Amino acid sequence: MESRLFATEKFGGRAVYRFHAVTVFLGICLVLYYRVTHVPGSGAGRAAWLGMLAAELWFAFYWVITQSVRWSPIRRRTFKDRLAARYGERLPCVDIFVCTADPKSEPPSLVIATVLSVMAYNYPSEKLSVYLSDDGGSILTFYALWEASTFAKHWLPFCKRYNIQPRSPAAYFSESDKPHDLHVLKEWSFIKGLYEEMTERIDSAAMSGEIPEQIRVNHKGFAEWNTGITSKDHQPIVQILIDGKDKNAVDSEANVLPTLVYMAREKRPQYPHNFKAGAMNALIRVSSVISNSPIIMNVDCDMYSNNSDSIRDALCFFLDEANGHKIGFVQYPQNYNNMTKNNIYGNSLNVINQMELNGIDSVGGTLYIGTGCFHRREILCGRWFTQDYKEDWDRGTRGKTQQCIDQTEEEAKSLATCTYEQNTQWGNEIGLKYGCPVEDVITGLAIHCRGWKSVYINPPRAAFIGVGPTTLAQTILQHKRWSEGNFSIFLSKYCPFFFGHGKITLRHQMGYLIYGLWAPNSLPTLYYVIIPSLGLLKGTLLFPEV
Ligand SMILES: O=c1ccn([C@@H]2O[C@H](COP(=O)(O)OP(=O)(O)O[C@H]3O[C@H](CO)[C@@H](O)[C@H](O)[C@H]3O)[C@@H](O)[C@H]2O)c(=O)[nH]1
Ligand SMILES: [Mn+2]
Repeated sequence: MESRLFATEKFGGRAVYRFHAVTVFLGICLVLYYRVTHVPGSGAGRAAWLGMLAAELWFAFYWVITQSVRWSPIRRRTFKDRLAARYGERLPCVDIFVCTADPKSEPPSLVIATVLSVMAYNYPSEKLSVYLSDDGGSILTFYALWEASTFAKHWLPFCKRYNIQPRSPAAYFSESDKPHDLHVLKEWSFIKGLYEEMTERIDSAAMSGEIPEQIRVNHKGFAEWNTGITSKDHQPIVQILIDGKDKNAVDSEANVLPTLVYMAREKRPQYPHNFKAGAMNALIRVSSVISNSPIIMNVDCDMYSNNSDSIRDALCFFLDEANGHKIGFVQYPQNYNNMTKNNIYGNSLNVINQMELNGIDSVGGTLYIGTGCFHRREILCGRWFTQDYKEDWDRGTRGKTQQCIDQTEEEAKSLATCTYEQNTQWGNEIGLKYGCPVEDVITGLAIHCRGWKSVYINPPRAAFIGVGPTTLAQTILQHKRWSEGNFSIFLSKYCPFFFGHGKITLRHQMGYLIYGLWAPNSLPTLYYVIIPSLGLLKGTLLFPEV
């Protein structure tokens, strides 16, 4: 009985699209033909004309590149019922990494809403471990997480009993209507009350910037901040707030809770911290001595889980008997909830999310876009693909020699120091790559070049919802970072054409190039919008008269 865990479907209307593309191609040829055969005689008009020709050649080239992914987009569908039938609850352990960097721009109360949403996945709690990396090294964030560890005892059973969506309490209470059933309403109001009180305490602590002494005595972790540390200069901090292996760590209905860990890697002014990539690499190591799960998922702190089945969806790929062993990572799109339908800067990324990522999936694998992504731990640690590779799915379930929690924390801290990576391959061959503003894309490219495939999944109910840029200033900053980052990959030794040569297909290289050449694309665009208008003023015509 052959039954695959996922299916791959072609987009409908391919033939129509291809016909359209052919007509566009003919149009491009005609434009270029006209340009070449109508070059004006010497004079001012000639230079402008040749410039137009150069711009049009570039646009033609760029258009051809985009066809690599637009030609054959695909959609992936998963069969979670088959996964359930085949594996039941015998599923692999999963580690979830949440990254935050600054309690001012990323308020702790929102960070923990994300944390709670991923703790509440429809997945066996004893197999889940959630790690929060705090690059702000802030007692406020730690305090918020401690509050979350307590609130989770009520939130998780509530989510599971009523099977609610989404499971970020902030998002849920802001969009859900009061339940009608009186009994449910009572519980709903109780949880809502707890949540609001907690958020108030966290927000007022964030306002005052201090944690009252009567709270500090509740957990030994607060003592880490006794010595007046700053966000840029502090010792490594690892605090296991909930130890999933502890039989007493249970929710209000005596179910086990997911493991919950706070980490602030060591920061010293004289050592580069490598931003998010540095945080992710520290998380990979710290988690290896605590849960060491074979699958790692990571999200930005402003992206809550909106779909409680995302882990199971992702596992349908990894656990598929026929093709799962080739898949290195599973990428979900970045969706935002703060966009208007006609966002003038196109920040809802519709073309990327609904077309390009589907297209590049069909030619070797979607890019790693930094958040909402499931990886095999082994591939993040530099492993090459081999046909006979067998994943160790039991990894992380065999409890280590019953080490006490303090010992584990000490061991984990020693892996999160500034000096740990010196003279190692971390940031290069191992872990996420350093030195690039889009650490995610370059890391994904390296993974593809090591022989792995990746898949893109965009389920009807969005898996993750975050906060995207909306103003012009934010948009420019975001585009600058992405276009500059991808262009610097193009100019580096990781240029998809050279680095990927012989390792990934030509069409896959072209897919990467769409983003690599996004920045230089601006120059011919500027030329094309400015010069013809100036020409009009001077009476130089650059387009045929109608
Ligand atoms: O030193 C740092 C800097 C950032 N972050 C975290 O990294 C994430 C992304 O940073 P952000 O400033 O929000 O950058 P964006 O431009 O919004 O990020 C987008 O682009 C990045 C680069 O492509 C990807 O890594 C992100 O996942 C993607 O959301 C956030 O959770 C931050 O808290 C850290 O942990 N440490
Ligand atoms: Mn962001």
